[in-house]
Amino acid sequence: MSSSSGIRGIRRKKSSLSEVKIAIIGAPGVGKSALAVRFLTKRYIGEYDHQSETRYKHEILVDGEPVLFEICDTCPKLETDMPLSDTIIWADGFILVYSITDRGSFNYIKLVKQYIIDVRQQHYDKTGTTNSSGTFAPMVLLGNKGDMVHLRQVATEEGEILSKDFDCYFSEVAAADQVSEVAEAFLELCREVHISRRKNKTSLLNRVLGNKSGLRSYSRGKSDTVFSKD
Ligand SMILES: Nc1nc2c(ncn2[C@@H]2O[C@H](COP(=O)(O)OP(=O)(O)OP(=O)(O)O)[C@@H](O)[C@H]2O)c(=O)[nH]1
Repeated sequence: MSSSSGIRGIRRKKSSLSEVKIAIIGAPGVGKSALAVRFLTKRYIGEYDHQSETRYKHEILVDGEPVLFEICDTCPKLETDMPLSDTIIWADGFILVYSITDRGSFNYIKLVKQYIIDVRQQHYDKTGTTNSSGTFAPMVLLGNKGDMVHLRQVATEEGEILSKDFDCYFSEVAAADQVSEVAEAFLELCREVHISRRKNKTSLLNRVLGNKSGLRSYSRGKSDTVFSKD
C-alpha cells in the first residue's frame, strides 16, 4: 500500500465524488495506524513504522454513494504533543482514538478535543475562512484494543459518558480482530461530515436570504458554524 496512491474502482467525473478528509488523532501507540490500515485494506498490520504523518486516499461507497476518503494518520511522538494546526484545519472530520488499556491516552483525548475546537476557531477568527465543515468539527470517539479487556484501564461507561459530552458516536473496537466495526466508525464520521456540510449550506442560504428562522434540518452538534458570526 502506498500513501496517496491511485484509487481503484469505478472511475467517474471527479466533480460527482464527495471528498471527505479525515484525521486520526490519538496518543502514541493507541492503534491509529492499525485502524487506518484495517479500514483501507481490511487487514491488520501489527507493527507499522512511520515517523511522520501519512496520508492515504481511498474510494468507497457510503450508503450507495461514492466517497473519496483522504485519511491522515497522525504521528505524535509524546503524549504531550498536539496535532499539527495545518492538519486540524485541513480535516473535515476527526477519529479520536484512545486505548482502553491506557488511561493516559483517554486523558489525551479530553485535551485534544478542546485543542481542535480552539485551533479551528482561531483560524476562522484570523482568516474568515474554514473548510466545508465550518468551525464545527465532526468527530467519532473510539476506544481501541477492545480485545485486551484483561488490561483494561478505561471502563466502557467512561467512553460513553465522554461521547455524550462530545455529542458524538462512540464505539469500543479492536483493530486487531474487527473489520466491519472499524469500517462503521469511518462511515459514521463520513455521514456526520455530510450533515455538517448541509448545515453550513443551510446557514449560508439563511444568511443570504435574511431568513434566520428558515430551514432547520440539522440538530446534531453543539458548536457554531462558520456563518454564525454576525
Ligand atoms: N491487542 C491489540 N493491539 C493493537 C490493536 N491495535 C493496535 N495494536 C498494537 O498497538 C501497537 C501500536 O499500534 P499502532 O497502529 O502503531 O499505533 P499508533 O497509534 O499508530 O502509534 P504511533 O504512530 O506510534 O502513534 C502495535 O503493536 C499494534 O500491534 C488492537 O486492537 N489490539
